Amino acid sequence: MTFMVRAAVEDRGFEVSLSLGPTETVAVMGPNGAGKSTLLAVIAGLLHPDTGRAELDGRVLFDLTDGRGTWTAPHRRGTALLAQEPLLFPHLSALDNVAFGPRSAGVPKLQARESARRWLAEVEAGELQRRRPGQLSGGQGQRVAVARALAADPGLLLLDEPMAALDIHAAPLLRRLLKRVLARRRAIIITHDVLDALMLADRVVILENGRVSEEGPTRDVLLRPRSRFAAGLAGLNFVSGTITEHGLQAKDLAIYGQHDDLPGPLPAGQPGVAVFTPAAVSVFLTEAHGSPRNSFAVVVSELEPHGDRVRVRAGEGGQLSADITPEASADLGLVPGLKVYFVIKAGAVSIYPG
Ligand SMILES: Nc1ncnc2c1ncn2[C@@H]1O[C@H](COP(=O)(O)OP(=O)(O)OP(=O)(O)O)[C@@H](O)[C@H]1O
Repeated sequence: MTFMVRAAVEDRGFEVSLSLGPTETVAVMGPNGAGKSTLLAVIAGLLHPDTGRAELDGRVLFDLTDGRGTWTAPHRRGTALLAQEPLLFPHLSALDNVAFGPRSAGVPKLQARESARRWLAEVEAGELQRRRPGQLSGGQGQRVAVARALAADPGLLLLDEPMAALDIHAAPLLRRLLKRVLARRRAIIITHDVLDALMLADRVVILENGRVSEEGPTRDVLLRPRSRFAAGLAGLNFVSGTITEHGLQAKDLAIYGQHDDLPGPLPAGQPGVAVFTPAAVSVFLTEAHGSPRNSFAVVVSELEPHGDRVRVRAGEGGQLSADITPEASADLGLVPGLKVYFVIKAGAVSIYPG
């Protein structure tokens, strides 16, 4: 019982392979235009790739490598797509929207409605069964849409930013619901939200420029990012370069740090990354000396509130950040354009091959 897809869409520069275990949920994350929606469209059968093959629980979804060009129609794939908007039939009640899939598959009316009632109860929307979509809030509509997707008993659920159109009060309820629903199911969820990835996904796949740039268990990717994009998601500073005996050399920046998972010395000469949290960075107006520390001369590019701290962004494109107290920021007289020193203890910098 497996799912695998391998597909290329040439004019979108898209080439991705992915497989999922029977109850695995994978979060797909990446910048705009990375290919996340393209991936779902290819799997759902809404977009014909140029080459590739996909299989779900023994059924071939498409095979463009076998000379015959096997292609299974979207509604016969055993996949169900949940989009940002519920996309319910406006003239049908919530109950009939959910019963629609089983009805189309030939289930008798009473039986289809009975199962629809069960699914609506499962998503805590039992009391909404008589309402039309126009009488539902965004969050209620999404819950009905989840019930409709589940009623088709899909082998793979495809979720395209299901929380994106909801307000901040409705999103947590749907997230909790999805957590329960996805625990025993196979699903791919596109999200821009780290919280969704942490709560819902076993694994994260980062797409950049139509390719998988990084993948792994959610916590590992967020704690030990190997791509700048994943580091940004986790709110971590990220510098790439070449591993040296004591840390990392990145252009003219020598960074001292620790290699915290491999025993023995750092594998000098290999490409690597240095990662550290903005909370570990202190800001000074003069260069600091002393115990193993990193002291980088940088120019402040931006100051922004970050919880009860001030996030100081520095360097070109604000790629390094420090979180300091508002008092410290005021005492230092920080303003964009000011030259300062970012100081980080070597012990707070993780270096690893990347
Ligand atoms: N209908 C289309 N026709 C041609 N090219 C498209 C079409 N839709 C998207 N693309 C291109 O395919 C690439 C991948 O886009 P895709 O929509 O899959 O990215 P995405 O990761 O879902 O982005 P977003 O986060 O903005 O939704 C981009 O270069 C995009 O410009």
